[in-house]
Amino acid sequence: MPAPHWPAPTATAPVTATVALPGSKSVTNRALLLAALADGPGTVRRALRSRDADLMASALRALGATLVATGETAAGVDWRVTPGPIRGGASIDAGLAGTVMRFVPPMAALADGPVFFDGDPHARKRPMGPILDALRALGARIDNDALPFTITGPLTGGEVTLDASGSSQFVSGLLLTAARFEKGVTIRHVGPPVPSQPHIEMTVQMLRAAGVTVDDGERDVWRVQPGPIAARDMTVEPDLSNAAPFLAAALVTGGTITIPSWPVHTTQAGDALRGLLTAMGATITRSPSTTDAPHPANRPEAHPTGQPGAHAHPTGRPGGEAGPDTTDLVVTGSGVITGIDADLRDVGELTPTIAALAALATTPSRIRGVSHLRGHETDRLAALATEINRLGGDAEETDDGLIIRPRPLHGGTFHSYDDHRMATAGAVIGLAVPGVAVENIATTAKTLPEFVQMWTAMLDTP
Ligand SMILES: O=C(O)C1=C[C@@H](OP(=O)(O)O)[C@@H](O)[C@H](O)C1
Ligand SMILES: C=C(OP(=O)(O)O)C(=O)O
Repeated sequence: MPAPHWPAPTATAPVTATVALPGSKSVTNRALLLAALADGPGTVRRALRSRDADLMASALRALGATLVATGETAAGVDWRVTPGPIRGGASIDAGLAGTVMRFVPPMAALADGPVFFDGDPHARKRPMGPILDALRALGARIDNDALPFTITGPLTGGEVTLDASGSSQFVSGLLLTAARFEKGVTIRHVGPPVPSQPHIEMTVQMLRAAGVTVDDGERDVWRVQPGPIAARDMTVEPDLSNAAPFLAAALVTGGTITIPSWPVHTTQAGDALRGLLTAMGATITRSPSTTDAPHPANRPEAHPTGQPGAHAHPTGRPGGEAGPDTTDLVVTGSGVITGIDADLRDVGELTPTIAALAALATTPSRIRGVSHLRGHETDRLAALATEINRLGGDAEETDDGLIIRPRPLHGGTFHSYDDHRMATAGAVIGLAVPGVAVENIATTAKTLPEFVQMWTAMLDTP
């Protein structure tokens, strides 16, 4: 029986709270995969525990890696990862995780036998063609153009051309394993612009931190030299994209939200919230990190390099990985939200929160550059327009985004479409609109299983 809809709490006063966020999904799933491909045992600290991260851990185990949790706190889990020979015969569940369905197949193509992939019903609709064609061009055999499929190596690598306008994950997926291909890889993108450039930058920086030679000097071309991927000891940054609904609460209620341990330098898309929320009327300041328990990366023992095969990054701080330079991010709203005209191509995963704020704004908004969101957890452009309009709003889909005009909203059901960020967008609207019930709030477990507790605690903070 489906769980009852979640009555989204309405704020009765400005919220003032400190919200500590668990680790980044994007960093966690890259770090685990790189650790499983490395030249020795390594450690991933403060990794996210969520459905997507658990699916990645299970996939890597199925392919022969050993993952042992050596410690777990509210901030995340510390994984000791020991690579093994890459095993065929595995069956991988990608769930609805883009990072599993696009990042793991290139590794599976190095296995000693066929590997089967499937996922949630909607996962079968998410675009896979360009990365599967690329893997074919590099030597693998694959029996379908979307999930479910079986991939059979060997794969030698080499040069490949693909259209990555549908998802940056096609490029990141190939890059992450490429150093283990006999010939490395040269990827050339041809087509409309590749979205989510910061996520590709995150991939490149994490590879370089593991000693891999990556040349991204030519636009839309990436070259990875074959060679070892160094085992490391690294710490995952907090998930800045998951900060979005909490920071939005400051704008909606005219309150103040503080996020501890916000990295000063990062490749996470969520860092763009600083500019976007300022444009929508927030005041943002940074103050020395005082509110958080000391972050492991801030302690001297954070980067032990004593184990054989373990390497610390020379600066200890490649983008995406927690380092010593963090501050508290303090966001204060005035209670009045200004509409925005923004190209979100590089930070598409922030769209549901920005659209929720736009639906509560006093002036119109236009969101551009995000046609690729039709291939996300759901068609997010259609879903956002439908759900905002269901509550009485005025949202219109365009070819590449949304136009949202001010109109008073009323209560009703806000459907999540099994999309974690739709569910949290419903929660944001519910802060201002009494009677909003979010269908399937549990889908937030994709990247933030503690969402409801954290939201309630935020509202309960005196
Ligand atoms: O590489 C990653 O970790 C991600 C890349 C982006 O994908 P798209 O380029 O498909 O939008 C982003 O939206 C997704 O949430 C995570
Ligand atoms: C698009 C997203 O996820 P995925 O990694 O499944 O593509 C997202 O988290 O917004």
